[in-house]
Amino acid sequence: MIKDIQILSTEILSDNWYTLNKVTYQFTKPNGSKQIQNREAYARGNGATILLYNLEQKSIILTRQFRLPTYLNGNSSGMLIEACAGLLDKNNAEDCIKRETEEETGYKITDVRKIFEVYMSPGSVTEILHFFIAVYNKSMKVNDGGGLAHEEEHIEVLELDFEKALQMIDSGEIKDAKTIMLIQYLRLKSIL
Ligand SMILES: Nc1nc2c(ncn2[C@@H]2O[C@H](COP(=O)(O)OP(=O)(O)O[C@H]3O[C@H](CO)[C@@H](O)[C@H](O)[C@@H]3O)[C@@H](O)[C@H]2O)c(=O)[nH]1
Ligand SMILES: [Mg+2]
Repeated sequence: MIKDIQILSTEILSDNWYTLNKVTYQFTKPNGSKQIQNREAYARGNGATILLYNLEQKSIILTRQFRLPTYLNGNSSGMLIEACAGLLDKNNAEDCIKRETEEETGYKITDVRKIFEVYMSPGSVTEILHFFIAVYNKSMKVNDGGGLAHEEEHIEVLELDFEKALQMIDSGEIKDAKTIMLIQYLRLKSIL
């Protein structure tokens, strides 16, 4: 195991929307000698994601939106089916995900359960993502969702049969890591 990590310098390569840093650091190798390395790390804050599920209907709520990076890498429509998710602001993750859920899906939820925190791309992105699940039902629907107009979000809300969603992982129609983890969590814990 390497130890004694010391950051020597941080160079900002881009800070247009989020920040891409080139970080130079020194550490001690297992044999006791020192080494200097540099790596790029994209800092875009932390995030939260949530899977809404309905026990009676055995259904879940997902979203579909255009994701440019996927369009640039093999997803010909660029449209991606995902669990609701958003970047954290200064509020805590729980408050953020409740607000994000209302904005993106139109459901106003009160009780959420945190299940884990995950580094989604540890070799290149600093972000840690907070994972939640919550029950939804029709009475919680307060608007159409779709995201914020002023942020130019165009988000479709999907209500899917849970078994169908599981099949969509096998068929490749669902290809987003956080979404697959959340769907599998519900099955693994026998929640749905
Ligand atoms: N102008 C501009 N807008 C941007 C840029 N990058 C992102 N945005 C906008 O910033 C908003 C961010 O929306 P959120 O709902 O808060 O975040 P998200 O993009 O859904 O991200 C969530 O999912 C990601 C993917 O799993 C997660 O990485 C992230 O933590 C979060 O949970 C969106 O309107 C998005 O278009 C950019 O480079 N330029
Ligand atoms: Mg979002």
